[in-house]
Amino acid sequence: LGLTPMAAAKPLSRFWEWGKTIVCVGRNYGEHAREMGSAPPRQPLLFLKPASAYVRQGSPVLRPYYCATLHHEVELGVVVGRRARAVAPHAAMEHVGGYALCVDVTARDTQDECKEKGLPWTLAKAFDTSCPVSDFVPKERIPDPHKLKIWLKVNGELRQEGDTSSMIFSIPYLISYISEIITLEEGDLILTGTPKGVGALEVNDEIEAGIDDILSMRFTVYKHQL
Ligand SMILES: CC(=O)CC(=O)C(=O)O
Ligand SMILES: [Mg+2]
Repeated sequence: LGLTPMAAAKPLSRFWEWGKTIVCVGRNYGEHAREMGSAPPRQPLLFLKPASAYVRQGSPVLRPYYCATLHHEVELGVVVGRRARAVAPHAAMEHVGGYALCVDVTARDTQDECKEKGLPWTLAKAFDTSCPVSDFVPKERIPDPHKLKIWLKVNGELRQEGDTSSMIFSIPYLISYISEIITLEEGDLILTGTPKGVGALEVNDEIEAGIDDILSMRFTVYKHQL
């Protein structure tokens, strides 16, 4: 009868399958900005990762062939639940669907070279498997996302432990700021920056990361084979 079948509804709980934008905020913790030799930013520093950066527990994190120094950056992820275009900070939390734990895996030597040459950070930040991501946590389970401990261990050794209360720019501010520049769509993910303690990952290292006792996830590092 000429009826087109309805597109299958995509659950937000599987946002990493939607193929949407990952907006990352850099230097959002003063302690991390200082350890990188940078001043805390006056406005959020933004960069992007493509959806092909997503990797889920059970699949490896791959070190790119051009990278000798791969770093971990554990971060709270905010999953957009409703389209946001130039929203005011006071209304921004209405656009949050939930949260996830993420690692902003970074080719640090490549990033240093890009900074030196004034080049964009794409090769350092946007390669395949550069965004390990946990299960989705609905927003109802986290009444205050600015009161969370996020942590990361490598081979059982605690490397990063930070409190989201130390963010320079709050989640409502970030959503408001980003949405004036990039329209945020349902299923998009915002990485909110990493606390101090970033460090090197070697091939075969086991990464374990978590949010308080709410969730944890594990990944192994492998060399990328072309
Ligand atoms: C220097 C960085 O890589 C900034 C960044 O990603 C962060 O989380 O801070
Ligand atoms: Mg980061």
